[in-house]
Amino acid sequence: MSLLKIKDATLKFGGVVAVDDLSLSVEEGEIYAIVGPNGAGKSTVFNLISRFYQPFSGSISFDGQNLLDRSADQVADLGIARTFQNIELFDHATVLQNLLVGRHRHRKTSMVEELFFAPRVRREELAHREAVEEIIDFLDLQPYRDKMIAGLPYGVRKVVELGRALASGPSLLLLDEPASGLSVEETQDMRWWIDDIRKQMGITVLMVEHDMGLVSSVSDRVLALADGAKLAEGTPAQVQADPAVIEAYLGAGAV
Ligand SMILES: Nc1ncnc2c1ncn2[C@@H]1O[C@H](COP(=O)(O)OP(=O)(O)OP(=O)(O)O)[C@@H](O)[C@H]1O
Repeated sequence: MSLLKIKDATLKFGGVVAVDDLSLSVEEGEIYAIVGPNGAGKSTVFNLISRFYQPFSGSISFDGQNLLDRSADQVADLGIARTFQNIELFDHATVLQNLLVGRHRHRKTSMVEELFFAPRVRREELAHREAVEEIIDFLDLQPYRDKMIAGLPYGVRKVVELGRALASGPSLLLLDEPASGLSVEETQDMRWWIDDIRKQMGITVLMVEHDMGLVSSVSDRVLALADGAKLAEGTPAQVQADPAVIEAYLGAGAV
C-alpha cells in the first residue's frame, strides 16, 4: 500500500519552477531515494511534504489522509519525522535531552499534572526514558549520552539527529542527505542503520542523497529529478543506466 502519495505537484519561486508537475508514491516498508543535480528540487519536495511550503497545484496524501489540510506540527503528529541538511539540534543540551525533545508528540500529561508531578507524569517520564535509551543503544550513542551537542564531532551529531527523528516514533522517516559530510566508515555505519531502521523498526524511509554508493546499496527504488521534474524512476541499477540520467549528471554528449 502507498504510504505517501504526491500527485501532479507544482511549486514555483518567481520564475523558477522548483517542482514541476511531479508525481511519486512511496510504498509502506520501502526505502525510496531521490537523487538529482544541485537545484533539481529535492529539498523542495521534502519541504512540501513537511508542509513548510504549499504547492501551487497538486495533492499530497499520507496514509490515506490529505496532508495539505495539515500544518507542519500536525504532520509530525501524523508520524512523519525528518532530519535536515544542516543539523538542527539544541547545542547546549545533552544527547539524552535532545532525544527526549524528540518524544514531544507523545506527551499526554497536562501542565497542571506536571507541576504537581502526578504519578501519571512519573509513569510517562519513565516510558519516554525507556524509548530514548533503546534508541541510544540502537545507534551506539552510549559513550555520548550525557555529553553536550556543541562539543561532539560532526559525524556523531548527525547520528544524534537521526536519533531525535526516531525518538518521535515515526512511520515515515525523511532523511535529507544522511551521508553528507561523513567519512567512508561513518557512511557505512549510516547504511547499516538505515537498513535496520526499516528491518527492525518497520519504518518507511524516504531520503535525498548525493552519495550514489549509499543510494544503490540501501534503496529499493530511486527517483531521479532534474529541473523539478521526474527524469527516471526504478531500481538503482535501472536509474543509473538511464541515458537521460547520465546526460543530466554528465552533460549532453555523455551518452
Ligand atoms: N525559498 C526559495 N526561494 C527561492 N528559490 C528557491 C527557494 N527554495 C528553492 N529555490 C529554488 O528552487 C530550485 C530547487 O531548489 P532545491 O533546494 O529544492 O534543490 P535541491 O535539488 O535540493 O538542491 P541541492 O542538491 O543543492 O540541495 C532551485 O533553483 C532553487 O534556487
